[in-house]
Formats: sequence, structure tokens, C-alpha cells
Amino acid sequence: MRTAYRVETVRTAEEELMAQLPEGALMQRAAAGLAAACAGLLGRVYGARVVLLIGSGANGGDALYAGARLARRGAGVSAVLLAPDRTHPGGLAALTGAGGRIADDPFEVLASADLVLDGITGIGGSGGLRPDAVPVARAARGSNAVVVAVDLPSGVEADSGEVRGEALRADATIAFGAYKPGLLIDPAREYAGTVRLVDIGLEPHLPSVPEIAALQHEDVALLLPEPVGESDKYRRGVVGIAAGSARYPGAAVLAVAGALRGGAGAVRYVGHAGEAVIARFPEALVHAGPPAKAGRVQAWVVGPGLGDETGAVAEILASDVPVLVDADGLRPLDASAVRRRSAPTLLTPHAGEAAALLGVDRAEVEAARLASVRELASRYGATVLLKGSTTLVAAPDGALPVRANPMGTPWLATAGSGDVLAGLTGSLLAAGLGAYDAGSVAAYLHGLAARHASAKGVPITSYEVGEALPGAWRDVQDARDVRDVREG
Ligand SMILES: NC(=O)C1=CN([C@@H]2O[C@H](COP(=O)(O)OP(=O)(O)OC[C@H]3O[C@@H](n4cnc5c(N)ncnc54)[C@H](OP(=O)(O)O)[C@@H]3O)[C@@H](O)[C@H]2O)[C@@H](O)CC1
Ligand SMILES: Nc1ncnc2c1ncn2[C@@H]1O[C@H](COP(=O)(O)OP(=O)(O)O)[C@@H](O)[C@H]1O
Ligand SMILES: [K+]
Repeated sequence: MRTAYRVETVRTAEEELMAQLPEGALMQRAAAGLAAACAGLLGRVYGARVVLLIGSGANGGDALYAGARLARRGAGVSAVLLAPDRTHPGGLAALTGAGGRIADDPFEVLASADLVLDGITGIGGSGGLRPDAVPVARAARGSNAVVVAVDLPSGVEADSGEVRGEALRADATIAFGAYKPGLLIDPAREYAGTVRLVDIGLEPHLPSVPEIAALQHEDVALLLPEPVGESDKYRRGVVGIAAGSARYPGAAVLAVAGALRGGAGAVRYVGHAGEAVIARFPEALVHAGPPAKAGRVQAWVVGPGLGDETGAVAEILASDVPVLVDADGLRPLDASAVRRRSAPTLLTPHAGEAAALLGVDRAEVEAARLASVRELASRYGATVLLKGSTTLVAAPDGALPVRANPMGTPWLATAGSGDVLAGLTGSLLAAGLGAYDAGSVAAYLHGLAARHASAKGVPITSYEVGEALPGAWRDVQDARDVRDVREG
């Protein structure tokens, strides 16, 4: 599990740790890790041209000390001081002592740089880059140099992942001690490039519950439902899919495709697209009447491709089993009906649907994903999976970390992939996972399947994502098998 903590939490942990260490030791740990990472990126340090962009705080201090280490190994290091009278004094002395120099003309040194270290702001920054830093940051990004962000890309919001102005896009970010939410959530995440964590000994001082968590293969493997000797199709769970309409029969097929690969023992389809479903999936049970007459189900999915035929939504919400509401099902959503439910409810909007539920613009949701998903979960008293470039899952009570899906791929931005996700998630619900786990496991498998299907970057269809799900499942299971061998 990858975990991220808010700035305030990181600072408290740093203070605790610093109290146990000689002065400046923590910054030296950070700088040593940073210099080693830069050396790795450069390949050959001797003779390399390194430019440091230095702001007024300790983030600049880290960059200066790392620059000093690189200068001692033979790199030509120049520092661009953006706040000359407030530059970290110890760091600057270390750099000049090691033979580094202060640049007279930032644009000249940037033009021939091999590597740029962005030490403008770290966790002390807020708002976008300030006007004086903007042309320098643009020149750095426009150069041929590898741009490495120190702790965080400058200009992004550490706690929310928002980018409120201009920020410096990095090829790699070397984070100290812990991830910050912005390193896992778009749009900030996109500015970070490849993120590497340097251990500075912070972990024992961090709380057990992080702000954000991102599952990895091993975590997903432990959550996958698995049939046991006593299983039969009913005990494995039956998922009901109320999706598709005369206008959108394909959504029914895609939701069923996802559901058949999600671990439930049977998939019961309810609606007007039964013929299309059966034609593709003879294993589905189809029913044309109302959901209440369809037979037993352990979890419902309602919404994909319903168009205006949303009559089933209220009926399904009145049931006492877990319900996932997606797509067209979200339009007639009644917050009090959701809040009244005794069984879990999982809402799976994309940014546009989330915006409609919140009464704001779509762009606002995309800019502030974390705040949006939390607000929806609290308003509806439901688990919410907000789809998009970073899919987030928030539990209703806010006590659990928001889960950020690390497995997404923009190839998923293709019509109908959300229908596959809805079916898959519902199937995991029927198989016994809670809404929070079902949502995050499904998003993970769905993203991984899309990565498999689009191997080396080819366009994919939603149907292919469904077909790639068993491969994704197997991949994740392999992680469990490796662990079992290690521990057995
Ligand atoms: N604690 C530790 O021991 C360790 C800390 N570590 C390192 O310290 C970093 C945090 O350092 P920090 O707290 O000094 O803040 P930092 O990010 O350098 O910003 C400083 C100043 O920037 C300014 N500023 C604000 N917004 C701005 C903007 N948009 N554009 C431009 N300037 C802006 C603002 O000053 P202002 O001008 O507003 O007075 C603010 O005070 C952390 O990320 C990690 O790298 C590691 O070494 C591990 C050990
Ligand atoms: N830029 C992106 N990066 C990663 N995943 C994306 C991106 N855009 C969309 N997705 C994913 O693709 C799926 C699209 O679902 P949805 O918006 O409901 O589309 P549809 O209604 O066509 O099925 C979601 O799982 C979403 O997270
Ligand atoms: K930075």
C-alpha cells in the first residue's frame, strides 16, 4: 500500500524526528538521497551540467546541498536564486564551498543544462508559481534537461492535488519521507512524473491512518474473492444488472461483460436488452420484468445506458442489498432515499455526473477531485467512486483514507468502459466485498486490464477491457502466490 499524508502531519512527524537528531541531519539525509537519484538519472556525474532553481525555503536548501554533492563529484553546478536575500544560507555555503556557482543569467545556464533541480517550493508552497519564477520555469521545461522536482513539483498543492496557477512539470520527483496527496492525485500527479520516495526515517512518526492510500498488487490480491470447497453459484453471490435500454442496449452487454469477470457466481440481467445480452453471453440469466420479480440477488448495479428509462432506480434503492448507482441512474438520485438505506450504496459518477450532483461545473470537479469525492460521500452518506484520470474512492464517514487508483490509463477514455467497471464492481459487491474495497479493487483491475489490452499503447474498445480482466486478475494473484511462497 502506498500512503500519503497531509503537510501538517508530515511537519509534525518531522519535528518529532528532528528532535532526536543532530541539527541539519534530516536535510542531509534528504540531500544525499536526492543527489544519489540525480546521479542515477544522469548516468555520468563528472562533467554534467546541473542547474538548481532555488526558492526561499528549505526546499531550496535540499537542492543546494544535493547540488554541492554533485559538484564534489565533478558536475558543473549553477544555482538560480529566485529569492537571493532569503536563500538557505547553509546550503548556499555548501554549494559554493564545493565549487558550485551562482548563475548570472538563468536562461543561459538553462539552455545547456543536462539536469534541472526544482527547489523553488516544496510543502511550504501555496498557489501557483509566482510571476518571477514563471519565465525561469518555462525555460527549464523548454530545455533539453531532465527536470527533477525536489519533494514536490513547484506550484502544485501538496494536500489536494490541485494546480491553481502555473506549475513546473517534472520528469521525476524525489519525495522525502512520505508521499503527499498531490503526488497521487491529478492534476498535480501529472506534474510529478515518476515519483521516487527517499527514506529519511519518518515512518515511525507518521500516524497509522494516512490521508490517501493507493493499493498495490499485494493489497488487491488479499481482497480478491475466491470460491471455496463449499461454494455454489448462490453462495458466491448473484449480481443483478439493471442497465441498457432500447436506445442503449450495448451498455447492458458491457456491464454484464464486467460482471461475469468479477467473481460473482451468477449474473442476472434485468431490462430491455436481454436479447443482446444473451446473444453475447449465454451464461447470463435474463429477465424482462421489474427488478423485484427477477429472483434473488446479493447486490445490484443500476444505471448504465438506461437513458430515460430510470424507473428501476427507486425500486432498487428500496432493496436491502448493496446497490451501485452509475450513469443515468445518478440523474434521478434522491439523497434522502440513499441516506435512508440500511445496506451500502456505492455511487460511481464521472466528473460531469459528479458536477451535476454537486451543482457545480465539471471543470471544478476535475480541478478539485479530492474535495469533490469527499463532499459527495458526505452529502449522500454513501461510498463514492469518482471516475477519471485519477479515480478516487471515498467512504461515507470520512474516517478511512480516500483511495487513489494508481492503475488508470488514458486509453480507458473510450465509450462504454465505465459500463464494464460498473458490472465488475457490482460483481465484487455480490461476492462479499464492502463498497469501499469493491470500488477500489474494481478500479485497479479495470485499469490493469486496460493496460494489458492496450499493450505498448494501442487504442482499445471497452469490450476488450472486459476480456482482459481475467489476465489482470491473474497478474494480481501472482503477487499473492509470490508472497505465499515467501511466507510459507
Ligand atoms: N522540515 C525538515 O527538516 C525537512 C524539510 N525538508 C524540505 O523542506 C521543504 C519545506 O520547506 P519550507 O517549509 O521551508 O517550505 P518551502 O517548500 O521551501 O517553501 C518556502 C517558502 O516559499 C515561499 N512560497 C510559498 N509559495 C510560493 C510560491 N507559490 N512561489 C514562490 N515561493 C513561494 C514562502 O515564503 P514567502 O515568500 O511566502 O514568505 C515559503 O515560506 C520540504 O518540501 C522539503 O523539501 C526536507 O529537507 C526534509 C527535512
Ligand atoms: N484520462 C483518463 N485516464 C484514466 N482513466 C480514464 C480517463 N478518462 C476516463 N477514464 C476511465 O474510463 C472510464 C470511463 O467511464 P465513463 O466516464 O463512465 O464512460 P462511459 O459512460 O462511456 O462508460 C472510467 O473508469 C474512468 O475512470
Ligand atoms: K520543488
